[in-house]
Amino acid sequence: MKKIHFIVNPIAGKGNKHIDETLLSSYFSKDHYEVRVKSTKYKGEAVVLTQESVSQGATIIVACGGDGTVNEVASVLVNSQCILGIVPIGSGNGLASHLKIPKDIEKALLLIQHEITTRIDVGSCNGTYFFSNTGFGFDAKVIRRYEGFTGRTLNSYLKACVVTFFNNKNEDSLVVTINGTKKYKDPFLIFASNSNELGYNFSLTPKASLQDGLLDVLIIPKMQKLQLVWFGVMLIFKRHLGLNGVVSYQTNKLDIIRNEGRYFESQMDGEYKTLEEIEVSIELLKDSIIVIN
Ligand SMILES: Nc1ncnc2c1ncn2[C@@H]1O[C@H](COP(=O)(O)OP(=O)(O)OP(=O)(O)O)[C@@H](O)[C@H]1O
Repeated sequence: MKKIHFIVNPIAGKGNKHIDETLLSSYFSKDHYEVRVKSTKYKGEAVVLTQESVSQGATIIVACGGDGTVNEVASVLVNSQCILGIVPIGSGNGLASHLKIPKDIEKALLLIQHEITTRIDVGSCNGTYFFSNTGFGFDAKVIRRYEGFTGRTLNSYLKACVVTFFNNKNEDSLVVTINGTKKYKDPFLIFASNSNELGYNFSLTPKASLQDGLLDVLIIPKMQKLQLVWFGVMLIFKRHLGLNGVVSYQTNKLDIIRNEGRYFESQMDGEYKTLEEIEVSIELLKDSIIVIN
């Protein structure tokens, strides 16, 4: 008997998707599967519920939500034999989109039923795992604002981008050194990505792959607002990497040292975090989690 547990975030996306035992019974029969559904009641609870499921002997744990829920569930499964499934019912669903997991719940469940697995790389930022991307600067400020809005929709995200862009004052000047050599004062964005999807079909790092053992790094130094608007336009046409001043490369390790400034504002898989450490070490852990796709 296979134990398959579903960790459902009831507020992911528009909060209107229902995944319960009745729906699941038509995909996972009682003869072959022991199915359990656990719903999260607060931010971070998916970690606790996944740890519990692992100790209960689940061999497949399915994250039902967006990138935040996937991050919480997957973080527990790194370097284990337990398989990660995803039912993308979030707003952006960047990782699921890169893995070509359908947004349609029934199609995603059929995929899990077929259980074709692959190993993917995992990012680590000072020991905290990320699966899609992490960023410092503008994207973190956007997420901070977005998390303050009520709806988790594309409209709220775009509104957060625009408002942050026009209010992007550096109250606390930040100077960073990257890999011990290159120094940036108030960089607009430092972005390290495992996946090529930011969510909503946007991509800052279109060449990124979940299986190449590499992080795709994008650095946008401090620029004039007009140059940044031009960057935004070029991003829509996927031509942003060639712009003057924009630095992009692939690596398996990135070190950022804070020379000035009180903390780093960061986002990891779309969740806002402040990092008070002076040094941030971002690494890529090759093939460290098994996922159904
Ligand atoms: N019951 C709950 N109440 C409030 N927050 C919750 C609850 N359950 C989970 N969360 C938190 O909701 C946040 C958003 O979840 P998630 O990222 O899965 O959805 P999303 O934001 O709609 O999707 P995406 O990140 O793909 O845009 C996560 O930080 C998660 O920890």
